[in-house]
Amino acid sequence: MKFVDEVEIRVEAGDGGNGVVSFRREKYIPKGGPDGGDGGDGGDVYLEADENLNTLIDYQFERIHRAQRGQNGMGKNCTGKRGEDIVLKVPVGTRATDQETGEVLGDLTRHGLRRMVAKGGFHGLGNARFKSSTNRAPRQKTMGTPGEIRSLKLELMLLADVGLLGMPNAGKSTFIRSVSAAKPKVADYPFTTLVPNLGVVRPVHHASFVIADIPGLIEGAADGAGLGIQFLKHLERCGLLLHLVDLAPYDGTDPAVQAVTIVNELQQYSPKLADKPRWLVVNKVDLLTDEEVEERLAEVTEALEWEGPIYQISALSKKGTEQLCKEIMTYLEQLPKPSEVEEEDAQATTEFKWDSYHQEQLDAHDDDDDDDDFDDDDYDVEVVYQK
Ligand SMILES: Nc1nc2c(ncn2[C@@H]2O[C@H](COP(=O)(O)OP(=O)(O)OP(=O)(O)O)[C@@H](O)[C@H]2O)c(=O)[nH]1
Repeated sequence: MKFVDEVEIRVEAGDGGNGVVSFRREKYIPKGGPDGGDGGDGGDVYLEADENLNTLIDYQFERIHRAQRGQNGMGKNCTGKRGEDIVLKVPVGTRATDQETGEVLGDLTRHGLRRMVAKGGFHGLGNARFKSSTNRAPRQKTMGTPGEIRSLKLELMLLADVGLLGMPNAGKSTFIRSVSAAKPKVADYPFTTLVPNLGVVRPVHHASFVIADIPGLIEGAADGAGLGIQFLKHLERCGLLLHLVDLAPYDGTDPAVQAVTIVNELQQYSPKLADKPRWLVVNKVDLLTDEEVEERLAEVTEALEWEGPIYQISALSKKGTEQLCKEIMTYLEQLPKPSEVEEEDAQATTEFKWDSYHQEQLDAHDDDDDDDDFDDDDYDVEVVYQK
């Protein structure tokens, strides 16, 4: 299974600076020798894995990245300054592929790992270099070479941080749409047309989380379709569930009954998921008066014997959604990082290559040598269906 956060960017390394032709001209030295300096090399473009990032979303807004050109050489044998490199930070787990050749330029599998993706141009030579016994006043120089330019595809496989639970029509799609800053691509689902709804939510500038809906997938699981189970497994690693309850069902069904049904289903299909921290989010409050909201909410909480956090929102009008997402972000940020819960996850990692891939990333933090031994096969995630 792949949840792919994918962007295309263009990287342009800096051109090399040109060499120059210059001759020493000083009082009393009428025929000074050549003193044209070399240019500086162009800056390179690097990608660097950063564990503080979890999506590629920023690159959807800024697509062209240019490193600085090398400075031209100068007289008096002065070499031009090297162009500055640029380092583009990407989340750990990002793969960079050259769009034209299909060549994988780097798998950024570990925090701090750096890969050059566009090499700066080489500097041109100044005429001082061409001086020889036969040519004392050379007029040659060379130009700097152009920096590499590449179109890159950056791909990141995502784990959902938040699972969204709710009856059909509860407003899950509307909610994800209204809070998402980006929609990751969901690819490679064999045997099924069910596609989970996914969104990247960025409630504050510096942080984001991935939200995924669950319901059709539970139906899939009930039918024995692989995806349902597979997806539930995937979600078992999420940090939080939101239970979205439609407080004003258009068909007049009872929100309390609906809420209980979903929780029962959840317990039936994935006890592990049912044990996850869960928040109750009542939706469509725009359709009701405050009194009606209070009344129906009381019925829901009573039926669920609910004592956890409760949020009232309107996914459609976005009332309450911003606050909710900020609190989710705060909540997720204080959760232990995956490496701290390795023990608990040990079982899941035996079943999915995706998980072993992540595990490998975590393990890799411990060893110090470079990562050239990274095995490509572990990146391409394949679904391993349970029988
Ligand atoms: N008035 C109002 N309508 C809403 C709100 N949220 C969702 N809706 C409407 O409720 C209907 C169902 O919303 P969806 O987002 O499709 O619900 P869903 O949970 O994704 O449904 P499934 O795809 O069937 O699982 C749509 O007509 C939405 O416009 C809300 O906050 N207020």
